[in-house]
Amino acid sequence: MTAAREQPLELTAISHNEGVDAAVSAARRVIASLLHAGDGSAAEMKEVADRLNAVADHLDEHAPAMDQRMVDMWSGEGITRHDPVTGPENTIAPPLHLTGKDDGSVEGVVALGLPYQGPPGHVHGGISALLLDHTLGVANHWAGQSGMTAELTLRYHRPTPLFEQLTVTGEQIAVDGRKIRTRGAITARGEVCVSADGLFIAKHLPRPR
Ligand SMILES: CCCCCCCCCC(=O)SCCNC(=O)CCNC(=O)[C@H](O)C(C)(C)COP(=O)(O)OP(=O)(O)OC[C@H]1O[C@@H](n2cnc3c(N)ncnc32)[C@H](O)[C@@H]1OP(=O)(O)O
Repeated sequence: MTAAREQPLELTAISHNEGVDAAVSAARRVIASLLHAGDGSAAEMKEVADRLNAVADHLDEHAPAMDQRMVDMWSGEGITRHDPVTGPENTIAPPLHLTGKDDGSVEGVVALGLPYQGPPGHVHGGISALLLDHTLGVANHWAGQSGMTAELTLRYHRPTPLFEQLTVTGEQIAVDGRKIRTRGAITARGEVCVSADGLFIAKHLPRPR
């Protein structure tokens, strides 16, 4: 499909490198560092666990109540601050940063490290599915008609490498009533590693209020 847009548009929240975003960046480092650490000594790891639990206790003590957090997180920029693929507030997000292109598609570039490993040196297939499900969803948003994933068909063409630049794309193909067809791919070094075809159904769950 084509869309009369002239400039690529940011479709995901930008990390502010301060406040919670900076804390999340630090937490991502902790996750990667723990994976690199090996067993270490029991004493060291006990101390690390105690310190991390103290941080979590501090955050929990000062956080608003969960129902208030649910309301707050769906206001303003909505999902883009906290989703598990692009969100700068979400430690498990790589994060992928997506922009809308003038041909109506969306695209982002990301390199994935050890926390996302499946086969040796390569990305876990479920992580690829996560990236593509979300990217197809954002492509629908960019195209103007979005919905919930009803079917996601993945083809794993070749192993997806860790530590290399991956390009993740999504494009809405067709809308037929409430049925939305969308496709996308993850490529590395110009070769398709994973391709996806999605069926989305136009439906939106109510936001907490
Ligand atoms: C900037 C923001 C970006 C946000 C990006 C976020 C992306 C993330 C996307 C997700 O991960 S969404 C979460 C994962 N998906 C779900 O949890 C969906 C769970 N399933 C449902 O809620 C419902 O089953 C669904 C909304 C998919 C459909 O239920 P409905 O009751 O609304 O639809 P209905 O049963 O009336 O069916 C409507 C049509 O769709 C068809 N259909 C429904 N589900 C289908 C299915 N699974 N496969 C094939 N066709 C399906 C159905 O046959 C029918 O076709 P016809 O109109 O021709 O009769």
